[in-house]
Amino acid sequence: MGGFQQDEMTPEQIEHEVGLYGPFTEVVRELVDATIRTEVDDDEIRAVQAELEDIVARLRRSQLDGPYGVRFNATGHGRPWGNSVVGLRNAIAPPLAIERESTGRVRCEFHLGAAYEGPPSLVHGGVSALILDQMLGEAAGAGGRPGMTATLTLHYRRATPLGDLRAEAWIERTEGIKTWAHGRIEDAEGVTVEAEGLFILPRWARELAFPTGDAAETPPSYAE
Ligand SMILES: CCCCC/C=C\C/C=C\C/C=C\C/C=C\CCCC(=O)SCCNC(=O)CCNC(=O)[C@H](O)C(C)(C)COP(=O)(O)OP(=O)(O)OC[C@H]1O[C@@H](n2cnc3c(N)ncnc32)[C@H](O)[C@@H]1OP(=O)(O)O
Repeated sequence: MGGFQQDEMTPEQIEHEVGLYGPFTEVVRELVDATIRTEVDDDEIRAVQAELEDIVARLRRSQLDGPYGVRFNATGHGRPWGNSVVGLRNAIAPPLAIERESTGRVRCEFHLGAAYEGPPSLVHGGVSALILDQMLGEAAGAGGRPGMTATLTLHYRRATPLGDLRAEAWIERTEGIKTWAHGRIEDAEGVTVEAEGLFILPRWARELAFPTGDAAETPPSYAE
């Protein structure tokens, strides 16, 4: 599968790019929120639109042919910077800053603003699913049992308010190439959404990890 690319980025270069693209993308997130909530007059909207069209044209002068993918340097440091949940360079991503434990437990605190609304002042159910898919997948990866989502079941216990939230996920059990992970989103009052999912190491990754066709008792190492 394409999209996983190794490159020669040094830690210093990565730090430089984090310092450059992190604040840059944050302004675009602000733009999304401001676009939803602005009440300036019609002429101002048209003037800002014209400026934004110029800005888009400037950025398009030099760009990738396709999406960012996931890049790794020689030390195995992963950069999923286009990812829609955690991507440093993706203004659609909240983004989640996930703490990972090698036991396969992951957690994060995050804020969802106006861009993630479904019912009035509440988080869109698909956004909760997006976040939990990532969290459960991260748990599987952090525990050294990465996989693609094969099934994902959501239980929406209570409406999730926009605002400050937290999420956690963990590996429930594993069996060869299959990892079952569970997780939840909480607001200040407690759990709002629970999820369980099955993550399967896909055939192409199995062939790389187990070229001799041995049983998947030793999983590939996870690098982030
Ligand atoms: C990404 C993993 C690659 C590993 C790379 C290494 C390091 C990367 C690090 C870690 C990742 C870290 C963080 C990730 C964070 C977030 C995760 C986001 C995840 C996503 O957002 S991901 C997008 C949505 N996801 C898809 O787009 C999947 C599309 N789909 C497929 O890619 C295949 O469909 C797949 C892989 C699911 C199976 O493909 P396959 O070729 O391996 O299947 P195969 O036939 O060999 O079956 C083998 C055994 O799985 C059983 N089985 C198969 N499918 C099943 C199903 N759906 N339900 C229940 N059981 C199923 C069979 O019944 C058999 O079981 P048994 O052996 O017991 O009979």
